[in-house]
Amino acid sequence: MKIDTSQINAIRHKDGPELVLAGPGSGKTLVITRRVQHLIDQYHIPPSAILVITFTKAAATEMRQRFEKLMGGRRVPVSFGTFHAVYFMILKHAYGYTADNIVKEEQRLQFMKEYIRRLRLEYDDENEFISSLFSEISLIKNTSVNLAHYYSSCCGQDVFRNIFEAYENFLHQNRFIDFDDMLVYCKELLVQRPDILAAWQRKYQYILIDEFQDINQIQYDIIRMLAAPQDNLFIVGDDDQSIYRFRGARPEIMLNFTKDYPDAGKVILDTNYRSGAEIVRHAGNLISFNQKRFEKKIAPAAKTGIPVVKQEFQTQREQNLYVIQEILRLHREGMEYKDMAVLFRTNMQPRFLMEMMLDYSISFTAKDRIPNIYDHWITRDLFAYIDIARGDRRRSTFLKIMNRPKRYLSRESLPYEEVAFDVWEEYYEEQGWMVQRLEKLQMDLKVIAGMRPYSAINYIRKGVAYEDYLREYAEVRRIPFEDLADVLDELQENARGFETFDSWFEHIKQLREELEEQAKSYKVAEGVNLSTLHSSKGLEYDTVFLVDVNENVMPNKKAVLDADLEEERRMFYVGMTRAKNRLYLLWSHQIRNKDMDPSRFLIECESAQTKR
Ligand SMILES: Nc1ncnc2c1ncn2[C@@H]1O[C@H](COP(=O)(O)OP(=O)(O)OP(=O)(O)O)[C@@H](O)[C@H]1O
Repeated sequence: MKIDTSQINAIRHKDGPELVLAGPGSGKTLVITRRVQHLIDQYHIPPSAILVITFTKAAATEMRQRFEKLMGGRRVPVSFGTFHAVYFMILKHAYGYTADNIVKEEQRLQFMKEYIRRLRLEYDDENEFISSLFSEISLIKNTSVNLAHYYSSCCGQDVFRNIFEAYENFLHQNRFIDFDDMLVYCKELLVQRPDILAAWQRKYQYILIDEFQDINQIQYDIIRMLAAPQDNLFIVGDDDQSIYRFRGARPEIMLNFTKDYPDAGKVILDTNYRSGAEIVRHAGNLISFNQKRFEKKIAPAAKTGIPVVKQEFQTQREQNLYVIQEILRLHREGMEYKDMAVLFRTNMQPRFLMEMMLDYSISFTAKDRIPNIYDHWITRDLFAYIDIARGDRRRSTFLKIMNRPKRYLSRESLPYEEVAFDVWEEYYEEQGWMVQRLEKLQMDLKVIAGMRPYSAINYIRKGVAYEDYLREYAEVRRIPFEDLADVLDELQENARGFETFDSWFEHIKQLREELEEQAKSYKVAEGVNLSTLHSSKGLEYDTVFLVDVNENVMPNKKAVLDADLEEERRMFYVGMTRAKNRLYLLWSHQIRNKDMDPSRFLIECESAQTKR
């Protein structure tokens, strides 16, 4: 491998702040590991004075391994760690914390579950609610937002404040800290104790940081303190790959680095050694549409490359079938499944393709937790209707749906564990209109029993008016009705191919077993990678399929502000640049019966934006 001039310049940097702007596949890991080697071998810096920070544990391990290989297996005491690991170490020395002081995920979850149950709040999916609460709590701690002025998107302001304070109490009482506290406490400590700060400044005289574009304000504040007064701060990152804004990442920090450090040197690594020429060209065109970025032109190391495949389909099913055929073809030609990836914008999207891949016996690895649609509360409601239509008479099943839509039926009207319609009607014999409602329900159930799954769902939506219930539900909670309708659409689409309920339920059972098996099996790492754009960061594959490249999906419909749209574009850019040789950009005219437009990104990657 011939190290290029920019890489050499970065590797040879000695003192003072330095910004290395690195494009995708441009050898960031190579530069960091070689610079550490250079500091030790050429500039005679003691290895223990060098600190390398990465964003994930996996990245730290990989970095250390690559470095040790470079040093010929020689173990040298350079420190490699994540921000959290380093900051926790500082706290450990100051306060005598041990690993037991770090609150475990199960402990947090259990506390939160019990606490919100006590508050008797209304939510449908407890896990989802808790996960939104935790991400908002984390955002507040990381950005030092004033709780009094914070508006939660998952519950009312007072309720949120109450939960936040209760969670903090729970931590304090148990002498626990969570991941966000590590940062907050570390900053407080270093501000209040100049002696401790000075000791750490003496210890780590050279600091290198990878993936700097994803740093948040508090992480940066601490690093600045630690690096002072020499400011031997070597930061490597790609502002175009910053995709964690929702977690508090601030790419502006990287963009403003040379303002904070006017003496900082700057190197741009602008050769992409990973991807073919056509992929690099398309990705470069796309990202040129972002306004807030360092201007840089990334060139491919390869002179040629396979053309990017851009294809449209009538329906999402046709698109997925095409992906499956291509995967099978490439596999027949000798490519391993693990060298291919299908990338999605959200973790809901892979479900449909996953089911189809099971039918074609293609093994796959899902990188993210993919919620099972058959566990969704709306699905459970629909299945309750179907179960009753098929003879289920349990009171608990009736209770689920009897007022969805509203029928004003009371729980007292069902005193027995088993439900009989004639007994039920007797309860209401004085109220003729209620009897009529029960008769209508009974008739609906008969109709459903005689239908195929696809039509049955349609009938429950429209004929039974379950959709009216969802509309009202959405209105009360001020959430978009479309998000709920999406679940119905997806379910209905899944039911399409099945003649009978038995065959559909059998398929669902198999799917569940298969997914559990997949989760356990060691072989999963050998399957086609199904991943969100977020989780694909830092990885590379021979072949990448970007599917559902439609407006409202990529970019996501929730991206309204310019800043959101730029983040969506960066996500797409990260996805495209994971591909070494083959890149497919696919979209369909219809997704779950809804007419869809192609994504603007398809046009943008055709030619670069001419600068105004
Ligand atoms: N000078 C070079 N000549 C040939 N190959 C190189 C050179 N520099 C780096 N590479 C190779 O290019 C590939 C990409 O490098 P690396 O994984 O470090 O990229 P990266 O900058 O971390 O990418 P990303 O930000 O997209 O995740 C690696 O396989 C690496 O060995």
